[in-house]
Amino acid sequence: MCDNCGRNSAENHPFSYENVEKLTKYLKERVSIVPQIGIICGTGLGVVTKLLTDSTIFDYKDIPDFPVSTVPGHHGRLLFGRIGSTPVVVVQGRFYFYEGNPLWKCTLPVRVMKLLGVSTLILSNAAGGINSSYSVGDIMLVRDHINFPTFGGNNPLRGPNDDKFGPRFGAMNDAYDRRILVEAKGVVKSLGMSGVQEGVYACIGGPSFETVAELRALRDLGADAVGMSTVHEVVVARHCGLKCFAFCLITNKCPMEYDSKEKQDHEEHLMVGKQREDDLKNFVEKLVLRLTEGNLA
Ligand SMILES: O=P(O)(O)O[C@@H]1C[C@H](O)[C@@H](CO)O1
Ligand code: HPA
Repeated sequence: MCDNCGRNSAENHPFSYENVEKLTKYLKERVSIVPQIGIICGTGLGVVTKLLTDSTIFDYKDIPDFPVSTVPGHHGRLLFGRIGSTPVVVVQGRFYFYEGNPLWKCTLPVRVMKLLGVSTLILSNAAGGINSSYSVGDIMLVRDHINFPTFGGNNPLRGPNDDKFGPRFGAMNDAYDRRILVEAKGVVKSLGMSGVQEGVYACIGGPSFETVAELRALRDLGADAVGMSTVHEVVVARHCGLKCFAFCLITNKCPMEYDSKEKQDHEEHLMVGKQREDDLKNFVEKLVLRLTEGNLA
């Protein structure tokens, strides 16, 4: 039984294929672009929207049955447009578990993107640097993740499975597309970008940041960066067959010592995003171009 709504089957469930299809139909009737690549903007990383030409913008509040964003710095918009000649859809405004949303709701935009025609998802987030060699402003290409909410049973696929989206049990050892990661490294090189890392992202539930003991535990378990999003979106995206690529902007160094001067602060995270805006914009633009040219999207 689904503990979100008490239903025993996927039928009529708020995340049923038919309900997501209905929501998608509303969008399809209002926009002619069929997006190939979906982009989810992390905190302070909305700069990608500036790349769009030929755009149509929907406020979440105007889309029937769509949740609304409550986190400062998140606009709550779905944007359709083109980057170069590639049709894309951009999610500007995430839904978080810590806002009180069930995980199926946090990940609803992923299923909407799937039914809109998207085949590849680019995800971004603001994250704290755990790896001692990372600096504020670094970009970490995600090789893999540790999904802590799922360790405790909080998986977005919990509840009745809708086979139309994907199978009950799914592999996650190939969560992040290797070929896209290689391509992304090529883009970094061609743009001469500095401060770029590759590592493991750990997701915690939030909204409180981590204690020193928690951070040390995360480090010892192999995490290079920590945040509060992305992994549930990747789980749902892989379930419905989307290829995934993710990157983090390291907005702060995590306080690994009790006398550490580092502090985690949402407003500061937004500011770091602003400082690295140009690089991030160029990186995403070039990556989208390469994925399209190389038939990788
Ligand atoms: O959407 P992301 O993962 O970028 O958001 C992070 C986690 C919290 O929502 C917020 C903390 O500043 O940024
Ligand atoms: N911890 C968790 N989430 C975050 C952090 C952090 O240090 N920085 C940005 N998002």
